[in-house]
Amino acid sequence: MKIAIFGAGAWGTALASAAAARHDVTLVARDAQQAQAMQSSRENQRYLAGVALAPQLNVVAQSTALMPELAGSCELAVIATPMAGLRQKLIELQDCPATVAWLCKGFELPQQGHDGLLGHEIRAQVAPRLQAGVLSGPSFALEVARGQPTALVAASSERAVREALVRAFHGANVRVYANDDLVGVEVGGAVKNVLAIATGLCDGLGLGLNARAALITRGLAEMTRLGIALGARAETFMGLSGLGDLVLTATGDLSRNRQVGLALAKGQTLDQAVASLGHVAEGVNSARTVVARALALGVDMPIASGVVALLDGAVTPAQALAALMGRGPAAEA
Ligand SMILES: NC(=O)C1=CN([C@@H]2O[C@H](COP(=O)(O)OP(=O)(O)OC[C@H]3O[C@@H](n4cnc5c(N)ncnc54)[C@H](O)[C@@H]3O)[C@@H](O)[C@H]2O)C=CC1
Ligand SMILES: O=C(CO)COP(=O)(O)O
Repeated sequence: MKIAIFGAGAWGTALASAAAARHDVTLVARDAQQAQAMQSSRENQRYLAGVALAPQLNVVAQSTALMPELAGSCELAVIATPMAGLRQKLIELQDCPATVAWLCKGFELPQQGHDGLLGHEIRAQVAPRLQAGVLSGPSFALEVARGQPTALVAASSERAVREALVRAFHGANVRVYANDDLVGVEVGGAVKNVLAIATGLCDGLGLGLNARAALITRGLAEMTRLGIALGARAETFMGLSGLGDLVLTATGDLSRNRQVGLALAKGQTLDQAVASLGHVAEGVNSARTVVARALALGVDMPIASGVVALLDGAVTPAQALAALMGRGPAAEA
């Protein structure tokens, strides 16, 4: 299968390298110098240091001349940029005959006139003719690049898209499950990042394991409520892209979103916390939209709202905690 992957960050690189043993894979880097360095050193020193790239993987620099040729000749085009780059890539690929999938997890920053959108909503706006979907689930790039066992979810309303993603990435170390609930899979991937910031903060403040378990479980309830209001199925949130990715990201120290929470607990500013990562932390960009969209739908999300107040500098970590714990008793729903 001929696959083009656009975006040579940690996740695009890991997935491209994992698939290159079985498929003809081209990884397209935005930065020409980075592409050249990766092609010669066989490593992505900037985003995935210490892991050797599969010898078969071809790394090229993005160019306007290359785009139509690649998009026209591959069977599967994968967008591996952060959410901030998804709209532009979908516009560039809008007439692509291949199946298109994105890997990003989050809501786009609000655009003029509307709150931020999920990937499938952006696709409906700018590339409605594409056969498209998302690949999500609990998957730290480093572990996938090292060949450690991982399970993913290929989500699309179109069966052909789900099947193409399974064919492309299901292999010895990666299992890919299919799911037709694209909305649910995308909501899970976006909201778990916001909840991982909350859990990092909770652990950084030393609040204990009881508190962490409560945050994860009540966070899952928030995620599920928002998802159902947006048209998702409740059971999707008990799967890999919901509970699975929430547990991974909230508790795994490889998570950049969790690291933001840990850094805020140490007293770093948000700017310091984000700058020291060197990678994207989608929860920082998505949190306000998660809460704005929940509010518009009448969905209560106290944990996500606490994260927003904290990121906005409106409250200290101690005040955010006091606000959560100070609420009255409620039924578990
Ligand atoms: N790293 C991971 O373990 C996983 C990441 N993801 C998701 O995949 C997406 C990408 O994440 P990573 O590869 O980890 O990010 P990263 O921070 O490692 O790399 C980001 C890459 O995107 C490029 N980029 C940044 N802004 C861009 C823009 N506006 N337009 C085009 N390209 C841009 C950068 O040059 C870089 O190559 C995120 O949405 C993330 O949530 C999903 C699963 C696992
Ligand atoms: O999505 C991820 C794992 O599934 C990666 O999470 P972070 O972006 O928090 O590192």
